[in-house]
Amino acid sequence: MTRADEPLVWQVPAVSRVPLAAPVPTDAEWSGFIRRLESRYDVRQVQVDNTHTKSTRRVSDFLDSATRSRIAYLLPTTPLCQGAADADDDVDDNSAGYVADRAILAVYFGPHMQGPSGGVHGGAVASVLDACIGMATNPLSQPEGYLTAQLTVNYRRMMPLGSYGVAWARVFERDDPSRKAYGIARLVDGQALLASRENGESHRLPVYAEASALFVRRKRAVEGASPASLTQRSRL
Ligand SMILES: CCCCCCCCCCCCCCCC(=O)SCCNC(=O)CCNC(=O)[C@H](O)C(C)(C)COP(=O)(O)OP(=O)(O)OC[C@H]1O[C@@H](n2cnc3c(N)ncnc32)[C@H](O)[C@@H]1OP(=O)(O)O
Repeated sequence: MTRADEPLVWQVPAVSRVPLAAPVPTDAEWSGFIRRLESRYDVRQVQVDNTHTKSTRRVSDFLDSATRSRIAYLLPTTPLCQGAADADDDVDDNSAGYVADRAILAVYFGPHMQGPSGGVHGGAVASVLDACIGMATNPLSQPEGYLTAQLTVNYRRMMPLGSYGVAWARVFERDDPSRKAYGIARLVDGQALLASRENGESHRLPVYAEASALFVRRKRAVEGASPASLTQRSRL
């Protein structure tokens, strides 16, 4: 066997194997966290109905499985309704008339998202920030809607495994003729966020990561792609 044929064995130091000391929150703990977010902020969790795709897979199957379903998309309670764009010339109606220019994504970073020892993988953080801006630009996940064209992530602090994260995103500019939307997102510690809100403290929360993104709306929808539909629209 030549040296080039030898298998490359990477000895991972035992210390980098984080025990499952950060168990995934129970259903009750997780929904309690989401309900607290909903009651402190003017947002409601979005439920996804994929029945028309005849699939049991969820829209964000990748993040859903990575987080063991401890992920929730929340949108402002302001009605997401047809014609809402008429009231605000600065907001594009995204072709189908549903608008949202901000979104919140709550996620539990459990042991399955480990990157560096004890910390969350940077790719997982980037995915969360991207999905959050995506939700703000394309809340119905429409195939003719906006897609990520560029994403820049600034990692400011290592997100510890076992954290509740809250990302919020805002689309700050839409340029309809060129089909572009620019958005930003920030990731903070969810428990610290709720505590500071509930204690009425106004100090700035540490930001773990922030992203800026360019989303572009395709000229044509990809054939065969089906949009997800939001259920409980009346709640939004
Ligand atoms: C548990 C409960 C679940 C609930 C759940 C609910 C929903 C949950 C939502 C999740 C939300 C996830 C959201 C993830 C978002 C993705 O991950 S999207 C996937 C990753 N991105 C992609 O796959 C995009 C791939 N790229 C493409 O499809 C195309 O290249 C693009 C980006 C759409 C552009 O398409 P195009 O129509 O050919 O655009 P084109 O006419 O060439 O350009 C238009 C303009 O944009 C500019 N542009 C285009 N591309 C670029 C670029 N890359 N860089 C710079 N400028 C560009 C052009 O220069 C042009 O500018 P102007 O000349 O008009 O000034």
